[in-house]
Amino acid sequence: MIRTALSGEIPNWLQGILLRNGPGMHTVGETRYNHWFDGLALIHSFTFKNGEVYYRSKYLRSDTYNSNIEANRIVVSEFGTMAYPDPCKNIFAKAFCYLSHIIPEFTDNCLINIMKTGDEFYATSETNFIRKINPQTLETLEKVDYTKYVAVNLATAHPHYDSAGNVLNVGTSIAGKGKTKYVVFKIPSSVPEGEKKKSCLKHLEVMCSVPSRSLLHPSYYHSFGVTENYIVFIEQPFKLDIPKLATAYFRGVNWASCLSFHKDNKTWFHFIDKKTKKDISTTFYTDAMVLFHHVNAYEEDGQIIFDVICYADSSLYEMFYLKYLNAEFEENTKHFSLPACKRFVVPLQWGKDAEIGSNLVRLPSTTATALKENDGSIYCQPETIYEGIELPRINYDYNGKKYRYIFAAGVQWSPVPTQIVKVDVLTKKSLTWREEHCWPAEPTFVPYPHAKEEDDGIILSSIVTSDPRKAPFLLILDAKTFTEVARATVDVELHLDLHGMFVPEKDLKSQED
Ligand SMILES: CC1=C(/C=C/C(C)=C/C=C/C(C)=C/C=O)C(C)(C)CCC1
Ligand SMILES: [Fe+2]
Repeated sequence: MIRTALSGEIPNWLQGILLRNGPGMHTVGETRYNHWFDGLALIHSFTFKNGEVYYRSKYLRSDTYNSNIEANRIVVSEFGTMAYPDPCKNIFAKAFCYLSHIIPEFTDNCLINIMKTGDEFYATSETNFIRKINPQTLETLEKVDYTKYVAVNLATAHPHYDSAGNVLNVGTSIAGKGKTKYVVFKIPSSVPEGEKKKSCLKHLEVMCSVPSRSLLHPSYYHSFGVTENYIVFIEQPFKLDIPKLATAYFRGVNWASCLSFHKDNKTWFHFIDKKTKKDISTTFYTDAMVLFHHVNAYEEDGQIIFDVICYADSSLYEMFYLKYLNAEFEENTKHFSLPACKRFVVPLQWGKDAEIGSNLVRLPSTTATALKENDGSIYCQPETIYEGIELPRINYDYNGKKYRYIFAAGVQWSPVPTQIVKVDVLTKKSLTWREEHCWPAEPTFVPYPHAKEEDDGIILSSIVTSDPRKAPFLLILDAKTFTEVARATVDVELHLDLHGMFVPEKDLKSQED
């Protein structure tokens, strides 16, 4: 653990650990991954203790990491790189691999996010594996296979938490018992009293499921939304092709090539009632689009409002191939579609006499529409809230509730963020932080101890620098004004990461027992 050099003052109340996850190593021996999302997971932490900040990082010692290091080459397939383990070196063995893995064995290189279940912390990705970590030492602990507890082959790295700390997540169950479905499940935050080996995962419960519109082409999704009474799940026309996935080893192609965007299809919205556990029967849809991150969702006046970061196509995944991320990356990635934060407003009830073609949205503050169609379905068109933001975060106390502020990374014509942006979704006004040669990570909001207003708090973001003469640092901004509170400069190289969470000191206590 290294102590950082401070400028400004770290607020006294700020005690805890900022845990971050992301790809860290892209070459093993002579072999190199093709895609940025393939990199071996590197966990980082910034520990805030009595006005000081300490930095630590450790590679996740996943089975994938260990096998690669032992073989001194990449032997486990990742999103953009297909690799063959030793027994599968020749073509016959490849056929064997294919036949024995209809749904192939996926990686446990959990590089996307950190999840908290009860007192336990996990590194997560989108496969069926998660890896427990010690949040203080960053040591890698057990490998957990979701399929032991719930029949899902994939699950998001963006779970939600309710106010009691219960986890809500969605996973895809592929062709199980002849059906493909999206499964919503809950991991309770505590286990029954007296249980010896406490594991919240053991008490995982399936809440409900939504059948996929297609058995062999379920939608890909990276996150979902929640409101007070509903789960917002979007079935987008960016789909996984299961026959392709099952034959990928055999054909020598990567998982990414098994995903495709169907621009002539629709994007279907599902709203699952948490009480009845049923999807609303009305068909709600919009035009073809691609999204990864939900920002927030809430209910107002019988309508569901949800904000998402959308793309016109699936070129985001294309953009992160390492062949594009060289010195000419700005030129290379110019033509890829830009993210835009869009707001959809969906009415839940309307009178029988509502006219065909009429707009059912009754929210004066929006230009989003929901048109009633001949067949009773509702066609929704969004309002653009803000262009050029990704990695959105909010004050999580407002998750599922009416809210005003998005904190995000500002991206222009390149895959690397160059700004931190605060967007007021009501006025569309924004505040920006930027500095020369600085690439900020996803901004995390931490509320003040006695916060009254939504933006009463600070923003934490680790800043990677593109100029080797400028050291990387952790930046603390006042969330209301976006003025700098402090920075903690780190004397080692930092990596651009993906997601993470701030864990207040009080939530770490039991780790020490
Ligand atoms: C390994 C693997 C997958 C990995 C996906 C990853 C690693 C996605 C990362 C997405 C990110 C970081 C998006 C940011 O907006 C799939 C396709 C789920 C299924 C096949 C096996
Ligand atoms: Fe994400």
